[in-house]
Amino acid sequence: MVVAARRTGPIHLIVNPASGSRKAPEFIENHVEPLLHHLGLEYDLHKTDTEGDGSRIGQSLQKARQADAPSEKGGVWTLIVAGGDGTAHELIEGILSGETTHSGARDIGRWEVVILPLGTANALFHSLFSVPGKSLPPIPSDIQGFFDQNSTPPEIIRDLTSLVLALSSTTRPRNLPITLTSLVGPNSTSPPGTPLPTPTPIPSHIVLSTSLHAAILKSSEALRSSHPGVERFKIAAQENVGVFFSAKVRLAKTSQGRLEQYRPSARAFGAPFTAISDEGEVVLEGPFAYFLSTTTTPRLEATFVINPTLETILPESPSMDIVIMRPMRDPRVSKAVEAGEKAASEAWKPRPWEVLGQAYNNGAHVNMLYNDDGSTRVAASRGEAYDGENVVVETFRCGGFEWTPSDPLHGPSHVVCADGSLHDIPAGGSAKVSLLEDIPDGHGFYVWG
Ligand SMILES: Nc1ncnc2c1ncn2[C@@H]1O[C@H](COP(=O)(O)OP(=O)(O)OP(=O)(O)O)[C@@H](O)[C@H]1O
Repeated sequence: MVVAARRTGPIHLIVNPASGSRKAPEFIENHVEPLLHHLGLEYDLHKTDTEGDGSRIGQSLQKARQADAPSEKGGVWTLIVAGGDGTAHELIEGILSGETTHSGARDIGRWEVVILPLGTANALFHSLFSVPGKSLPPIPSDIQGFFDQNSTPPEIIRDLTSLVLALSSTTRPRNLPITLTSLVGPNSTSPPGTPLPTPTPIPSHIVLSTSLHAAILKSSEALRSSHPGVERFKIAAQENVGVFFSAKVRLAKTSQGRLEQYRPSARAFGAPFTAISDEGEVVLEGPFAYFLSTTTTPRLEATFVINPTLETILPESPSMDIVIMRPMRDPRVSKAVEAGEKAASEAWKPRPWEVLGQAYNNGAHVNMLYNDDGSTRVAASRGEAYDGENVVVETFRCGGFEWTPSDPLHGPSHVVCADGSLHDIPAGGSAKVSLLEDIPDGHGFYVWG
């Protein structure tokens, strides 16, 4: 018989009343607080009052933690997030803001996150619990007793899975690697000998993207007042689907020295085969059409599996998987480009739809190969003789990257999306992206799932 173990560290319940379909307060009141009371657990309740308020709460929690006695400071702080991915993003941002991000020791403590699917996309929740064939864990008898007593519907129990895991403590939470993005200006603007100011890194835990994904969000924001409904995303997608984003990318190894590329025919990672080696560095030359990295979330929605390799080949240590489309790899585009850039863009336009459509097919896009005539096929799982240069999507597993736009005048190539928040790289500068690793063992962020 499984019995729920009692958690020892502080529990903080953070509610965003504006997330998703605005059901978070009701869900907390009806299901989360009664369960915590039933188990005799104490907790602090925080409500976000305005847009961006999660960051304030994160900062205040970190301050409270720093003020605590050393024994408390080093323990586990549990965050129950009753909101969407954006609420968790703001909390993490707040916790990492200020001196903690830049202090040598990065004495941030250990944060264990419980995710409730109360937002709109709920990418982290679906990545943890919407995986086909993944069975849900056994429920401890005292929690099951609570569910029986309250006739809790199965769909509510499913939504509470992360919390049940945290309260059971029969498993361990997963590492939630944090991506840090620094936007740096061109070196040439600093007077010789002046150290460059350290830019404040932007943390993200769901997605860090450039190119089409970031450009669609940027354009849709501009359309918000004229098109308040979801159709603005469609318009923004049409505007950007033929755009080529010129940049040079340097990929970085993980702290374990890994930098690999996914091979569809092997269904495994191996040595990079489409990147060029430049003085020992692995470099990708643009133009790019799509560029998106994630560390923990293969799914950006329940069935949109943009980074399936995070599900099929579990990372052994903190790393990021990057999914890339470069239009010049498309035989139709490389042929059309002879007739000019516009012809190349027109030839490319149908491709992102085809590829991203396959992301809804359990992430089959990462196994797509080009035929010589520009048509595509999905690589057979075994025995496909050739997968060298003809992958439609390039998938890398690495420790980070540097994205340097090649044309300082092309605004869309300078847009970076960190968990939905948009940032612009200064003209002539670059985005340096790495993982938060400079922290004591066991510190950092973990998620129950
Ligand atoms: N009291 C509030 N009033 C208005 N906005 C709020 C309030 N509290 C938080 N917010 C804002 O709500 C926004 C949406 O939150 P969140 O991202 O968690 O939900 P979502 O967008 O519905 O879900 P997801 O990110 O999973 O798609 C955030 O930008 C946050 O700053």
